[in-house]
Amino acid sequence: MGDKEQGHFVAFHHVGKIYSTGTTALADVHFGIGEGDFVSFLGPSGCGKSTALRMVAGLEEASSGSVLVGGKEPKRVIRESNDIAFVFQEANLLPWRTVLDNVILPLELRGGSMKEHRTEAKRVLEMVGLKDYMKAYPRQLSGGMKMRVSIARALAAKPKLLLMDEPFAALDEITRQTLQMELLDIWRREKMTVLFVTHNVFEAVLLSSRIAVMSARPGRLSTMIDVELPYPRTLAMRTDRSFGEYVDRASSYLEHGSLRKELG
Ligand SMILES: Nc1ncnc2c1ncn2[C@@H]1O[C@H](COP(=O)(O)OP(=O)(O)OP(=O)(O)O)[C@@H](O)[C@H]1O
Repeated sequence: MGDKEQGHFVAFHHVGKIYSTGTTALADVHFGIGEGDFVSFLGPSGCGKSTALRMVAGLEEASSGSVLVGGKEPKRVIRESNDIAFVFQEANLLPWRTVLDNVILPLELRGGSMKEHRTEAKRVLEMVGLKDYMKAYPRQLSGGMKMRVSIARALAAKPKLLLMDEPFAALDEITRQTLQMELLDIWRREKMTVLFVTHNVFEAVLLSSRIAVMSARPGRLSTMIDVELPYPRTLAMRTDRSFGEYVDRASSYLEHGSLRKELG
């Protein structure tokens, strides 16, 4: 399909979204994302970041234009494959199931060999550092550990596209930093495409290969910033001059919808 041929794994084609309440959440959002990118949606509260992400997950329909994943409608991708996985701000674990059984659940619902599911669930739990907590119940875990389970559950299906809606927003700073680094490690190892919603400029620059900066009322794409800092990224990079320049650039678009003259 057209957008795939142009190298766009996820394509927003002049997307508009008006909710039934009359709220215009998105207006003419048009851009493409390559396979393997780590892209953040960065923008103020209410600019439509979650709406945009939910469209890629097939949870929301565009009012105009279209969103395609691999050239197909997201709903169809979800129906036909495990290629898209979603991690929300809340871990949403089932309290009566162990950590291992929470991770297995989506695989179980799709059928197939339980033995293979168990092996895969153990692999991803090990990857997120929860090898010793497989038999624990959610109530026995900290917020950061619950989020790790949620990420493991999403990874278990080996998705090509991982959608994350402010996954670290509710965590303390130290836990957030640890999980940010772990996520980058997993992204590089599993070679997925990640779409990540945040309103934190530092988080966006630290993690992303590209940042889609959005503006509010109605939600529009202000600019797309290519973050050409090398991977693997480290927390120490935050004091580098080039890191600061990307933060300034993204902040300028966030605050003014354009680049301040002195940054040009
Ligand atoms: N189901 C819905 N029905 C009606 N309006 C909605 C719905 N979901 C979101 N909106 C509205 O659409 C706009 C965009 O919301 P959205 O949640 O996508 O923004 P956001 O950038 O993710 O915000 P935040 O960072 O605060 O989560 C807001 O004005 C919101 O009130």
